[in-house]
Amino acid sequence: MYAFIINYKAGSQKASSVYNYIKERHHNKISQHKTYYTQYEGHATEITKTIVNSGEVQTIIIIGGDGTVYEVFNGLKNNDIAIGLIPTGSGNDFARGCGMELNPYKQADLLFQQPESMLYWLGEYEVSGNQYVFASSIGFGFDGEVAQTVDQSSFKKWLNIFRLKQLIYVYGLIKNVFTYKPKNLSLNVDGECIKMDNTWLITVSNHPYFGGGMKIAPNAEVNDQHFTITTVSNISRMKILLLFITVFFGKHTSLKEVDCFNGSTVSISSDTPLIYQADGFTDEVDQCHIRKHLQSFCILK
Ligand SMILES: Nc1ncnc2c1ncn2[C@@H]1O[C@H](COP(=O)(O)OP(=O)(O)OP(=O)(O)O)[C@@H](O)[C@H]1O
Repeated sequence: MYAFIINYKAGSQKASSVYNYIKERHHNKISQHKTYYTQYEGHATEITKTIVNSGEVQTIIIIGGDGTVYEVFNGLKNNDIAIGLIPTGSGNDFARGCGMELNPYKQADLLFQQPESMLYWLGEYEVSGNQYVFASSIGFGFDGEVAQTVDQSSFKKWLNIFRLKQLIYVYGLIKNVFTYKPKNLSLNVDGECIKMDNTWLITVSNHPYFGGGMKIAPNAEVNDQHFTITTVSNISRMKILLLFITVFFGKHTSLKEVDCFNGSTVSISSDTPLIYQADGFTDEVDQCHIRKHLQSFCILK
């Protein structure tokens, strides 16, 4: 049986319309299904746990953005329920990273007419003794501060309404670029300690995209072995703006201040609280341990 988890507040606000479209066009494929609407932050995690406990559902179809995907995976833990996504968020980086169709109506047709499956490996991270997973990326420093600005911004809703959703990240970037204080951090990758002074960002990626289509880790590939880690340090404020223009094409990696490498276990520690984002969810840490999630998930696209 299918279960739909629908976030009608996500970015493009098309979730309800897409769900109605599916009920009309593909009713024969979903004759038996359950529907859950998310009502508040964290609700998709609770819904997913209920679905898992019921033991009745083989496939969860998410209609929402990256935040909803993050919440669902954090409720799924080690389960073999397949996940389908119809991207209706502002950023939709998980859908991009999996090579999905970004038009939600076309994606709905593909999912119910000719679904393809792929295996996907999440990242696992631990903060203050609690374990979580992320689907796309976890980022520390500037990345986290921009995501926090985006999350808290009242502009987001308006830019979504006027279909200018990409601009919200540009707004977050410009707002933080003149105020961000570069951090002195300790990074440990697969047992090797790296002292990182004047650091702007450290991003650990499962696929190339973050921030709504920016190719932060252009060579990252979905795999069970390693993450792609991108660091930016000792860079001027003007050059960071240049970086965020070139990052859309993945050309920022040629800048000498940018480093890109692979690793499977990553620890980050900071003397001062550090803002991070995991699939857009933001919080503060002083220490974080990250490793590849061993179980693969079946993604339908
Ligand atoms: N009914 C609701 N009212 C308010 N917030 C909600 C509701 N349902 C879910 N949420 C919250 O909305 C947040 C944003 O959802 P989501 O990330 O799917 O959309 P988005 O931010 O537009 O997309 P993206 O992350 O791809 O940019 C989630 O963190 C979720 O907790």
